[in-house]
Amino acid sequence: MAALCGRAVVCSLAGLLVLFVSVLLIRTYTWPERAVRQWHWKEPSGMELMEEEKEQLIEALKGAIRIPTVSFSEDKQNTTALAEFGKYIEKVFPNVFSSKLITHEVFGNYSHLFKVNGSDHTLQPYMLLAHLDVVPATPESWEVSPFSGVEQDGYIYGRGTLDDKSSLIGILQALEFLLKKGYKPCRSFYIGLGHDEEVFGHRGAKIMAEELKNRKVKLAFLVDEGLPVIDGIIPGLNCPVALIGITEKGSLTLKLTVNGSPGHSSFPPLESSIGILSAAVSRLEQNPMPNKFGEGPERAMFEHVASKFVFPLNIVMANLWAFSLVVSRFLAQSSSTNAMIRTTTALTIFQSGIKSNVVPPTATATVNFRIHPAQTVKEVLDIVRKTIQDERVELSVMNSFDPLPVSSHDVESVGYQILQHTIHSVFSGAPSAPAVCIGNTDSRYFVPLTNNIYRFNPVILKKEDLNRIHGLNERISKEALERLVQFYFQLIQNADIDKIPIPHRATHEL
Ligand SMILES: CCCCCCCC/C=C\CCCCCCCC(=O)N[C@@H](CC(C)C)C(=O)O
Ligand SMILES: [Zn+2]
Ligand SMILES: [Zn+2]
Repeated sequence: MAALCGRAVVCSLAGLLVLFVSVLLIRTYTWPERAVRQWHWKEPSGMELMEEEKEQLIEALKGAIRIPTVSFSEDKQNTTALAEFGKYIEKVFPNVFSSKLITHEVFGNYSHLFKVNGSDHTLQPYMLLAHLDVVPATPESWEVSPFSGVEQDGYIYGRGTLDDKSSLIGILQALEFLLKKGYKPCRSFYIGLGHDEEVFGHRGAKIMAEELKNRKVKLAFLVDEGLPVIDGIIPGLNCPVALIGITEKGSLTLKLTVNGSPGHSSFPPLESSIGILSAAVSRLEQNPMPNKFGEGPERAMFEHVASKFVFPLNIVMANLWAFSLVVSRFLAQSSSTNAMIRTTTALTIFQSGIKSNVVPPTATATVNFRIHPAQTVKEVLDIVRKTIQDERVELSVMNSFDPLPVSSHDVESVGYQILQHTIHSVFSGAPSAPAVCIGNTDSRYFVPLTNNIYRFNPVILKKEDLNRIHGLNERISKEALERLVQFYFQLIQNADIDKIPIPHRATHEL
C-alpha cells in the first residue's frame, strides 16, 4: 500500500515537472506574441553618405567639440563659448539658417528653437531635442585634450562626443543634407537645442517648453537623448539591443547636516559631527532601496528581448513569472543593471573640517537618489528617515521630482513605431525594447505638450564605453557618427508617415 502511495506521489511530481517544463518551453518559443500592426513605410532616400558628406560631418563635430561650452553650475557656465556655439552652427549649417521653411528663435540667450514647416497641417508636429552644454573635464586625466576634437584610430575624442554634441550636430547635419537634396517635410517639426541641460535646464529647455505651451503647441512625439543601443552590457544577451526610454527615473537630492560641538582636538567630543554624519551616510549606502524588479517597465524590457538571450537564459527571461526573483538578484550585481531595478543611492558630496587639530562644528553631505518608477519622492524620503534613525542628522530637500509618466509604446503609437522602424533599418535589424531611462533629460519639461516622449541615443555602446559618458576619454567612432546622422536622416523622413496607419498584416515580431 505504502509503495503504491509512494509511486503515486512520484508520478504526480513527475507530471507537475513535465507540466512546468512544458509551460516554460511554450512561453519561450511562442511568446511574447504580439500582433504588430505593419505600416506602409515609404523607403527613405539617400541612406549612404558620400565621402564628401562624411568629411563635412566629421569636421562639423570636431569644430563643435573645440568650443568648450562647459556648465559648472546653474550660475557658472562658459557663456562666451555658448555664444560662440550659436555663431558656429549658423556658419556650418547655412541651409538650415537660410531655408524659407524654417524659423529660428533664441531662448535664454543661448538655446535655439527651430521650426521646420511641413506641407501637411493636418499632421501633428513632433520635436527633436539635444543640448549644447557639456559637463566639465579634467584635462590632466585624459589621454588627449578634451576640447581638441582629436581624431585617433578612427575615433573622435572630446567632451560632448557622446553627450550630447554628436546628437546635436547629427540632427542639424541630417537636416542640412535633406534641405540640400530639396527635401520638404510633410509633417512639421521642432528642433530644440538647450544650453543648460547639465545644470537642470531651467533657462533653456524649460523656457522653450513653457513658450510652446503658451502657443498651444501639442506634439505627436518627442525624441531626446537617452539610452543607447547596448552591446554586451547585459550578460547573455547575444546581440545589440536598442533601448528606448519610455519613462525616466525621478530624482531626489538631499543635503544632510550635523551640527556638533566644536573645539580643540586634544579633548574631542565623544561623537563628532563628522562621525555622526559618516555613520548616517554609511547606513544609507549599506541599506540599498528595495529591489523593485517587475513593478515598473523594466520587466517588459527583458520580456521583449527574451528570445535574444542565449540558452538557457532565453527560457528564464521568457518566464519571469517563475524566475523574477533570481533574475532581479542577478541584475543587482552590476551598477548599470542595478540602476534599472531600484532607486539608487549615490553619496556625491561630503564636506567638513578646516584644520587637523580643530574639531569642526558642522559636517554636510549630499546624497542623490534616482527614483524607480514604482516609487515616489515621498516614499523614498520616508525610507531615508527610517534608515538614518538619528534626529541629529538634519535633512533638507535640495531638489526633487517623481518618475516621469510612461509614454505609449504599443502598436498604435505613431512616435514609438517611427522610432522602432528607423532603428531597425539603421542598426541592421537590431531589436528595440522599451526601457527606463536612468538619467534625466531636458525632455521632462515637455510633458505638458505630449504623452509620447522617447529618450534614445542612436549610438552602439559597449560595456567599456559606459564610463566615458561624463567620464574620461569620451569618444565616438567615425562609423558611429555616420550611422547617427543616417538615423536622424531617416527618422525625419519616416516621420512623414500618415497619421492613420494602414493595416497591412499581423505577424509575430519583437
Ligand atoms: C539593463 C541595463 C541596461 C543599462 C544600460 C545603461 C546605459 C547607460 C547609458 C547612458 C545613460 C543614460 C543617460 C541619459 C541621459 C542623462 C543626461 C544627464 O546626465 N542628465 C543629468 C540631468 C540633471 C538634471 C543635471 C542627470 O544627472 O541625469
Ligand atoms: Zn546629455
Ligand atoms: Zn550629460
